[in-house]
Amino acid sequence: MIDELYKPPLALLTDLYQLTMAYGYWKLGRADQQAVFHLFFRKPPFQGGYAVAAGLEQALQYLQQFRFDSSDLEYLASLTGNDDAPLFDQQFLDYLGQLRLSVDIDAVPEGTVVFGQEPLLKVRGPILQCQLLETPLLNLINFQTLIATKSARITTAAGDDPVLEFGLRRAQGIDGALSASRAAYIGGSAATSNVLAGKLLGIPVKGTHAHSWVMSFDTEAEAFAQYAAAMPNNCVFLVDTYDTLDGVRQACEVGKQLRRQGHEMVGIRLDSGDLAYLSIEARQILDEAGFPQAAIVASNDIDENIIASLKSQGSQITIWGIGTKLVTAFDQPALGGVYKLAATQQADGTWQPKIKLSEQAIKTSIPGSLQVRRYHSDGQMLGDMIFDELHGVDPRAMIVDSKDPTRRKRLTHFTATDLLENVMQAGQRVQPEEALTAIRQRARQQLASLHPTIRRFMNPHEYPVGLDIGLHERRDHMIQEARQSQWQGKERTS
Ligand SMILES: Nc1ncnc2c1ncn2[C@@H]1O[C@H](COP(=O)(O)OP(=O)(O)OP(=O)(O)O)[C@@H](O)[C@H]1O
Ligand SMILES: O=P(O)(O)OC[C@H]1O[C@H](OP(=O)(O)OP(=O)(O)O)[C@H](O)[C@@H]1O
Ligand SMILES: O=C(O)c1cccnc1
Ligand SMILES: [Mg+2]
Repeated sequence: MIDELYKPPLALLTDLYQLTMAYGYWKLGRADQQAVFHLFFRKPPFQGGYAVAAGLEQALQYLQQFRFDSSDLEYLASLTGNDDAPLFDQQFLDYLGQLRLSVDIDAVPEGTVVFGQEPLLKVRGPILQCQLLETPLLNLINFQTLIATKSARITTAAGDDPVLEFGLRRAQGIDGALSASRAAYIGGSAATSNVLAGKLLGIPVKGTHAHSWVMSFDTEAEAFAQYAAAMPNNCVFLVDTYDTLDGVRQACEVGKQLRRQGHEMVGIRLDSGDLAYLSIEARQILDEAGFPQAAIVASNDIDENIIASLKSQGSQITIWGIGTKLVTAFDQPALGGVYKLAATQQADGTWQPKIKLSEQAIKTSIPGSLQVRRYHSDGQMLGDMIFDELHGVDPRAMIVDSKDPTRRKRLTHFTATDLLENVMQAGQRVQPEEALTAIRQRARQQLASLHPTIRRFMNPHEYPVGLDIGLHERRDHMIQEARQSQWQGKERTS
C-alpha cells in the first residue's frame, strides 16, 4: 500500500481542474503558448515577520519523474462528464502520454529568508505544463516552508540550546512526518527522533526513553540502573513518572554508578509539571550531586512562546524536545502560498504582463517576469526589491510598498543579490542536490542578518519589501486600465 501510493510517476498528483484547463489549451491549439507563473505567499505565517523557504529539492525530484504512464492514461480515460461521455479525447491522452516537461524554473535556494509577495519559484514554459504543475508545487513548497518557519521561530526562542524534533507520532501521515523532519532541520532543529528521516535524509537522530520503560520495572531506581546497564553511553533519564524531584535524585545515584564504570550520564528529561520550577530545582540537585554538566531536557506541548516564557522565568532547561506544535504548525496549520499567472507570450514574440484585480490591495497580483533583489550592508539585510526582468530595474532605485504606495524607500549604495536562481532549464535540472547542512547553515546565517525586531514573535517590525518604482507605475497603469474597461463593459451592457 505504501509502495503503491508513493511509486512514481506522480503526474496525477494534481487537481482535476489543472487537467480540464490543460485539455482546453490543447483543444484551442494553445498548449505551447509560453507563460510565466510565480509561486508566493502573501503574508508570513504565525503573524510573524518572515518565512524560511523549503521544499525545493522535493519539488525538483517531483519534476524529474514527471510523466503520465499507461495506467494514468487508462484512469483518465475512465473519467466522464455529466453526459456519461468521456471527459477527455483519446488524442489528448496520447498527447499526455508523450508529454515531457520543457519548463524553465528559477527558485530561491532553500533556507533563504523570504517575505510576502516575493516569488519563491518562477515557472516559465508552455502554459499547459505550467498549469499542470500548480498543485504539486504548492503542495511541496507550502508545507515545508511553513514547518521550516515554525522551526526557525522555535530555535530562535531556544537560542543556543539544541531543539530536538519529536513530532513523528503527531505528524500528518508518513510524508507529513518526513517532510516536517526535513523542514524542521532546515529551520534550525538539531536532531529528530524519526529514525527513517535519519536514514533517508541524513538528519542526526536522538532519543531518550519513555515512561513505559520506568513502569515496566518495580522501582524507578531499578529502571534507571537497567537502562544504564544496557546503554551506558546514552543515558537521559525520564524523571517524572512518579515524583519528579525524587526521580532526579534517583538519576544522580545511577549517574554516580555510571561514573565509577567510566561513563557519564548525559542528563535527565522533564515531561510534565511546572517546567520552570522543576528545572531550577533539578539543576540544584544535579549540581550538588556533582553533575553540573548534565543536560536538562524538557518536553510536553512546548512551542516558541512557552520557551520564551520559561526562559524569562529563569528555567534551567538546556535541551528542548518539541513534537506536536512544531510538526503540525499547530497555531497555523497551512501556509497560504499561491501560484499565479503573470505573463504570456503573444504570437509576435512579445510578452504581455497579466494582472488579477482584487478588492483587497494585497490580493491584486504583480504582473511580469519577476526577480527579487536583496540589498544588504555590513551583514544586515536592509530591504528587498521585486522587479520585472523584462524591464530591468528603474534607475531611480526606489521601492514602493504594494499595499501603501505612499511608503517608499531608496535603496542605493548597498550590495545587492538576486534571490531567484535558475534550477531547471528546458525540463532538465541544472543544479545538483544541495546538502541539507548547507541549507540549514544558509537559514541560520540569514536569520542572523535580520534585525531582531523583525524576528520578534508578536507584532514584528515589517521588513521593507517593495516593487521597483517602474514596475509599480506600470502595474498601477494596468489596474486603472483594467478597471476602466470593466466599467465601459458594464455601461455597454446596462
Ligand atoms: N512554568 C511554565 N510556564 C509556562 N508554561 C509552562 C510552564 N510549565 C509547563 N508549561 C506548559 O504548560 C502546559 C502544561 O500542560 P498540562 O497541564 O497538560 O501538562 P501537565 O499536567 O503538567 O503534564 P501531563 O498532563 O503531561 O502529565 C504545557 O504546554 C507545558 O509546556
Ligand atoms: O509534547 P510534544 O511536543 O508533542 O513532544 C512529544 C511528546 O511525546 C511524548 O509523549 P506523549 O505526548 O506521547 O505522551 P504524554 O503526553 O502522555 O507524555 C513525549 O513524552 C513528549 O511529551
Ligand atoms: O526520545 C524521546 O524522548 C522522545 C521521542 C519521541 C517523542 N517524545 C520523546
Ligand atoms: Mg503529550
